[in-house]
Amino acid sequence: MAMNSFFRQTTKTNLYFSLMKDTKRSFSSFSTSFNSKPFTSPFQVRSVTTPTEAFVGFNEMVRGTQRKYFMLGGKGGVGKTSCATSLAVKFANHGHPTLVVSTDPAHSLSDSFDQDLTGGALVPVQGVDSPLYALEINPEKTREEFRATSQLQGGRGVKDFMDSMGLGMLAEQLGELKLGELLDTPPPGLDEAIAISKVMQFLESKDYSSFSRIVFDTAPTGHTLRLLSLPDFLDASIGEMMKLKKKIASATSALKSMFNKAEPQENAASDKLEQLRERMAKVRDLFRDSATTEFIIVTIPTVMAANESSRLCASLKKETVPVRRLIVNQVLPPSTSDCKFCLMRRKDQMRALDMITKDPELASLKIIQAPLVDVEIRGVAGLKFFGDMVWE
Ligand SMILES: Nc1ncnc2c1ncn2[C@@H]1O[C@H](COP(=O)(O)OP(=O)(O)OP(=O)(O)O)[C@@H](O)[C@H]1O
Repeated sequence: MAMNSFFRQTTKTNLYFSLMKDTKRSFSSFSTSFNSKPFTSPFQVRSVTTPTEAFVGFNEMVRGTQRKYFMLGGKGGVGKTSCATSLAVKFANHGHPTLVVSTDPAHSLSDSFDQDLTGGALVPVQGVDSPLYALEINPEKTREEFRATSQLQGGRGVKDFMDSMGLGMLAEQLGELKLGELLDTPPPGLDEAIAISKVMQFLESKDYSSFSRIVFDTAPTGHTLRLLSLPDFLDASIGEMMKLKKKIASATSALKSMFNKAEPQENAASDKLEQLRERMAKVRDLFRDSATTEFIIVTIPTVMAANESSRLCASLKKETVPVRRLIVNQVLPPSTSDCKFCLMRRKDQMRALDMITKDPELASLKIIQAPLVDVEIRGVAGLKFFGDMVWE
């Protein structure tokens, strides 16, 4: 069995196995009390019940073959990748052809799966029941390629590159701007633009049509918010460009018609610009479609992480991105030993958990606790084990 072989591979087999058994048992009883019964700690965690609670278990996430998107995000180092990769493994093991995408410039999919998934292309993950592919979008490398191409081939290379990223129309319309120079001091949101154009390719390319679950391991909070607001920003910019173009067109059309000149290229350009605008609108709508998409916030039980999660949640709600679940990761199970450090740490965590359940932004979310385990969560077997505890 995969789980047993995972344990056999660890050097601390018995210790780990018994700890995980204890962790699982105590965690699940803790989790049950957290979600349905009053909790008796001095830092009491209230039961959290929302109208949607019955519908937000893993059964609901896995149901149906319609494509669904799950974006996991939060503060740096809280366990976003471990949660994203364990969810992807669980989907694949439940029969969903799954794609896990990292838009974090500091990728850790390869480390998490313990397989080489680098290269910016779809790479199959070994050791799962259904097809699971990973894609690490590498904005740094892409930007380098962009710079090299623009230097080698002048403006044409830039245009070709932008075309390949689905942003060719911007290059064409902004032909007067020195894009090569812009890249030396990249404008805020360029990385996100690259990530979004890849997402647009998911939607349109045949290669991606069979994936029924797409899991995003996003960059820490600030990047994520820019990623979400960029389609609106580009939509507005393109709108402005279209307006400007129309003004210029109407000013020159009388003159052109006098000389009976056709303008097929300009019309084609306008069509393409409109196409890009439509694509952006599609991405924006997709991120906000509660039938297909969900943003899951990952946090840890500390005051600092809880505050950042609250701000992230408020921003997501403001952007009308569906958010229903909050994973509180690395929760220490109740200790039966007399380890003072463990007792103090757990007390501290319970305070933060209490704060989370009372937070006006976070209180309405389904709160899922994931235990702190005593080894790094790595490899498909480890992720499967972790996923079975988190995604219930
Ligand atoms: N519940 C847990 N118990 C034990 N270790 C954990 C747990 N969750 C995550 N870790 C470990 O913490 C480290 C960071 O986890 P992970 O890479 O998933 O976080 P992240 O939020 O994606 O980080 P970054 O923001 O740097 O991308 C990893 O070594 C991972 O194995």
